[in-house]
Amino acid sequence: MSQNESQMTQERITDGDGVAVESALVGEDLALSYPTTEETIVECARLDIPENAVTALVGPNGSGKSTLLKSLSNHLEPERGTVRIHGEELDTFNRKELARELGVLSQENDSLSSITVEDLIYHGRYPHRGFFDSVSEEDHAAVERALELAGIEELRDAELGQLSGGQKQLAWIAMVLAQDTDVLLLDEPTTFLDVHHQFRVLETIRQLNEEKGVTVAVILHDIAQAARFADYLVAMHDGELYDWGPPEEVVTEQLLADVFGVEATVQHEPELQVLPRRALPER
Ligand SMILES: Nc1ncnc2c1ncn2[C@@H]1O[C@H](COP(=O)(O)OP(=O)(O)OP(=O)(O)O)[C@@H](O)[C@H]1O
Repeated sequence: MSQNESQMTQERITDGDGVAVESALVGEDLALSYPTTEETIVECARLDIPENAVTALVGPNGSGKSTLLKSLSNHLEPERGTVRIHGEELDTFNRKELARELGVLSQENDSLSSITVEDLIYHGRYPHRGFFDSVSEEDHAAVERALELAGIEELRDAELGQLSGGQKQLAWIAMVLAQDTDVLLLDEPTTFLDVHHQFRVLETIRQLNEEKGVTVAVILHDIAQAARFADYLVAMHDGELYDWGPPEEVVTEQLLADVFGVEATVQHEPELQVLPRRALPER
């Protein structure tokens, strides 16, 4: 296994260039499994999601990316180990407190169908409201901004059940954006989206990061896209963290062969590019 030589201490890590980076989220000594199965699916000694940066989780199907993200968002209680956000263990937060810290886009968000897009996005404001509070000016402004960022103003009155897969995805993304948190955990936000909307969502994520310092951990399927887009990559393989660090260090021809099973060329000039050529035989 090729582990990055990064030094990891309490809530701070040192990346490959020796630059100290604060971590917004830290997973330590994690073993993750689902209640329905005995098997440990992910084991990870240490995972850092650096503050004010965009980290992409990459890896083949079934490598454990979503499972790891679920543990970071408290949707899956670790069999062993801890997750901390800004130094505090996740299980010291109640649901509403955590929702003020963390916005989460999961893959399992298909249960609502008769709710309108606008009502769904207003739902994203619940962590900021008391039980008896009515909608505030701030709620209204956050919802309008989220509709605009996701580019779905014209869909505000549509019912979720009548939307295409991509339109639904944008509505859920808008809900998470309206939540207005400092940390976003996004499980495949570009799934179902055409290339225009993929770019738009990624540009919005980058804009939130640059303008508001939002910390993002995002699962992306396209390694070439992730390599260009993210500040850091977490590469998962068979339930383990294969490597972590800036894309220029993590993305190698060896990683593409070992982790993704493809023969590919990696170019560093004029910008990092991954050019896959063929699938390698199964090992
Ligand atoms: N709810 C669940 N109950 C039991 N096993 C699960 C559950 N969800 C996922 N798994 C198993 O955990 C393993 C890792 O799945 P996970 O969804 O974390 O992978 P992934 O890297 O996100 O994959 P993909 O890219 O296909 O979404 C798989 O073997 C999968 O079958």
